[in-house]
Amino acid sequence: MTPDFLSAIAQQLSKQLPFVVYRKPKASFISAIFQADPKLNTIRDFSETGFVFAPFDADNPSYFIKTDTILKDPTHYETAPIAYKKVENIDSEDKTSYIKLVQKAITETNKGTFEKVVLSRSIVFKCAVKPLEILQSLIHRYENALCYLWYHPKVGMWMGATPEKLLHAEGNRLTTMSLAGTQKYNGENTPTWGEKERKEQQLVTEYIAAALKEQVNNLEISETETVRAGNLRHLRTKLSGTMNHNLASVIKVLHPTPAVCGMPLAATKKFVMENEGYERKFYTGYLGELNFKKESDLFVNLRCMEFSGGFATIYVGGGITKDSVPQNEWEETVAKSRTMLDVLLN
Ligand SMILES: C=C(O[C@H]1C=CC=C(C(=O)O)[C@@H]1O)C(=O)O
Repeated sequence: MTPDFLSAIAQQLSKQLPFVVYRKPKASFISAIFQADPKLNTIRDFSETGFVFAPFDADNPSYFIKTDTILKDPTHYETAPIAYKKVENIDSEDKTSYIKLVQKAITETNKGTFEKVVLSRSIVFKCAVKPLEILQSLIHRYENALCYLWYHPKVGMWMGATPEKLLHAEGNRLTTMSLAGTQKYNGENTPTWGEKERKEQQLVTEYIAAALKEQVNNLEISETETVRAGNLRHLRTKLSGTMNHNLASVIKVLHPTPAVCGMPLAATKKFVMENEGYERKFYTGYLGELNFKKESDLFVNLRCMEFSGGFATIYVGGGITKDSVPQNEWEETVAKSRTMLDVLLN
């Protein structure tokens, strides 16, 4: 980021005014959106223009930052990433309680309460690094992700590098994706996927296809492919079509999908909220550009963290089915936490 761009953001932050800085996947520029006043704007019907920030729980308000000033800065991939010290937080208490939670979910899947549920946990670290420095490292490291830093004085500060798109809408053309199934990236060109991962991703695809049935014409479903997200790989299927309803109606059926909540929705949302033992807030919500010249580009808020009072809270989760092995599910969340941890200084 150029010095002028950085100092404009630093100034906005010092005035405690809302802003977002982000780089879309593979984009050659970084955008910054500044709101001129400290107002907390709530989405009413998705006809608003701004950068939306929505929570996991769709019953809670979604916010947007008004586009009073938009700045663009070329992405300098040559920017040196910050030197980092690996942070170890393999807390055995976290592990015991997460494994218990996964076992409880497997029991429910065996009883038929639900087919798949996405469970998660949060990890808290002391963090003295400046958020803008971390963002530069994220941008440098995760070319395929939406990398962002979001701030509102009345809500807080969040950062992430997410590989998952909620939707792209241009005019009435809609594209979305089913992203699920995880394995560590080890440099092999042809990964092999287990039955559990294939099934859990297929379930997300089927759910989205059924949800969009009433919303779009000419639904097209792509072949399923493996995509890389930093140190991980996922299975991805793209879905597209022509919207015959408005954006609000499409978002309503697409958030949350079983990539972040479960199937069926009501039972799994209840299970998540009653059993995870913490509030997800904006993790597994969504964020992005809403109605920028008839175009909306929204992403699911994964591989993210929240900054508060010198601490960073990282949020990670994974899909649980009857074929889940608790120890593997724990390890998957550890692997997912590396996306953020690898850029965090001690
Ligand atoms: C819930 C998360 O990931 C989702 C997206 C891709 C793969 C996932 C999985 O394999 O479980 C999750 O559905 C997370 O990163 O916290």
